[in-house]
Amino acid sequence: MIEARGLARTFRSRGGPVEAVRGVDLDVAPGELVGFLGPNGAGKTTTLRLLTTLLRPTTGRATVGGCDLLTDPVGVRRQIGYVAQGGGTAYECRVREEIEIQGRFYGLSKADTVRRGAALASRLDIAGLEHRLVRTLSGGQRRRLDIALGLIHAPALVFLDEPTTGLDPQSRANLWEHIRALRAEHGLTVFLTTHYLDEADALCDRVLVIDNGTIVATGTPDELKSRISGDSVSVEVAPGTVPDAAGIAGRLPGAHEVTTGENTIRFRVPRGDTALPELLRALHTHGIDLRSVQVHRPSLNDVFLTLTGRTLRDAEVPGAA
Ligand SMILES: Nc1ncnc2c1ncn2[C@@H]1O[C@H](COP(=O)(O)OP(=O)(O)OP(=O)(O)O)[C@@H](O)[C@H]1O
Repeated sequence: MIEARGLARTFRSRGGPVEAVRGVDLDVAPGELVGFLGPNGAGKTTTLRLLTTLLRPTTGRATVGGCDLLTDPVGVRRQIGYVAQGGGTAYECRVREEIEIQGRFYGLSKADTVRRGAALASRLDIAGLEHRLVRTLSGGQRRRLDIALGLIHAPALVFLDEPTTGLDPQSRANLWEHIRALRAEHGLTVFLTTHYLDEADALCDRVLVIDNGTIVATGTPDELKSRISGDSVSVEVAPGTVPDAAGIAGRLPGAHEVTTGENTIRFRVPRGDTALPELLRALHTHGIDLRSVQVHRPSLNDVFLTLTGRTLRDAEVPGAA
């Protein structure tokens, strides 16, 4: 659905050129829900604006929905929906008017706009709000209206730029449900940017991590987490049994970094959830009394830290110590 090679964009500014995007390669398959994760200023919005034909790349090429970005930008626009950061609705407009304007903008007939608008409003839980002024909607309702507007022409692919920024946790979780349902029901391909780790983790099939205009990692959230360091397992056993238990832990497939304390053994394995049953069986067979066990799967923040030497939070505050 998206194939980009060497996509780059440099801006001229008073302080000199800014290389916002530096040679991005990416592939998105039809029906995928892909998250573009990175700190503020990483190049997420610029990449999105390149892929939606709102900006011309300085170098590189891409096809979106089979249409070339440079030679067939109109073809690209026909295939896509774009929901910008903060949306594009006018506060003093009524919801119905916004839907009508958007439908007209995409060349839909009035009847098609009404039919499609009603179906999307119902799907996105904003039915019955058609007569309301946009400014009277809650933050979550407004974001859902933004998404309905982005989908009015039934695109195969939708770009969502930070769809849940500014929403409270409950509204964010609710929006994730809607995005998942839209993908499940319509086979929609979704490409979204986020700097929320939990969002990428909970929502996306695959995550592309971008930093300083370059993609530094791609994979499913689980793949990224296990590729970096594996899960850490901490086991508490009866005093005196630590050496035997440490030996057993060290023989588990892929076990490494085994360390011991007075009653504890810590180690890493590629997958804690699959290593655990084998560990429990072996400890039982050797008559070792297990007191507690904890598995910690690294977060996407650990992944970002390993890849860049900074946490996402540090990266978001330029000059932070
Ligand atoms: N029109 C412009 N002129 C000059 N520099 C720009 C312009 N647009 C973006 N930049 C710079 O390019 C870099 C990437 O910006 P971009 O908006 O793509 O980042 P982002 O990852 O989307 O950040 P955020 O999460 O804050 O939206 C930043 O350093 C930004 O200041």
